[in-house]
Amino acid sequence: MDLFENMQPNKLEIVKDAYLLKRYALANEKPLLMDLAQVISQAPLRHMMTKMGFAMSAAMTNCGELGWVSDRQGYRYDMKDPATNAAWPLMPVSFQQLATFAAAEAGFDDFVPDACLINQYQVGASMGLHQDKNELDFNQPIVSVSLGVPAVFQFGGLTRTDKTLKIPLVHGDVVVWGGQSRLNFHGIAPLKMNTHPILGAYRYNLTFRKAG
Ligand SMILES: O=C(O)CCC(=O)C(=O)O
Ligand SMILES: [Fe+2]
Repeated sequence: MDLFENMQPNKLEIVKDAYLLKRYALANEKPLLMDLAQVISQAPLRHMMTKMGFAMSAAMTNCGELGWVSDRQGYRYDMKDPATNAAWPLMPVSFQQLATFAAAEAGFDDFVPDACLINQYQVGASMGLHQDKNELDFNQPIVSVSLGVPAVFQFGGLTRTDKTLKIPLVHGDVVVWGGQSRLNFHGIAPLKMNTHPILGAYRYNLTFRKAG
């Protein structure tokens, strides 16, 4: 047995080029949660509509230069919040640093996100299997931060029907994927009822991307 095998028990390889960094966001938890509340107060969470006319089950908002939006026209990145017609809130330094450091920890150097999508899940809310492919440069990874109540992350392959790994995520966990797994299908199973001591009955997810 290799003596050094488990030197980094908090960094788990999911598949090639995809890593789970257990509790990675907790090192800077306080500023992160304060900044999250600040962003949400400037750009309130809302249930966006899909092209098909259904409201998404996660409530969403954004910060950073570009925000992910969906409406009856479809989905896209936009520099303005359609709810206020103002620019999205600036990406807080605590957010940007977390994303850059987590990406580097997973082997993706110099990641500078220009978009942070904030998803808020309540009990029963989910996100169906999808690929993140609205971004211009697939050489840039995705950094996904879980906060609040636990959830099950589904991580599949390059086709929708590939089997998915079920990965339990708790408060502070960070998933980073890029390289050969950048376009893998992924989703979130319906949220089970639970309470987090700080964030209450919700799960929040921050998805950092270099969109433009
Ligand atoms: O909530 C999550 O963990 C995943 C979110 C996601 O995949 C997305 O917003 O594209
Ligand atoms: Fe996604």
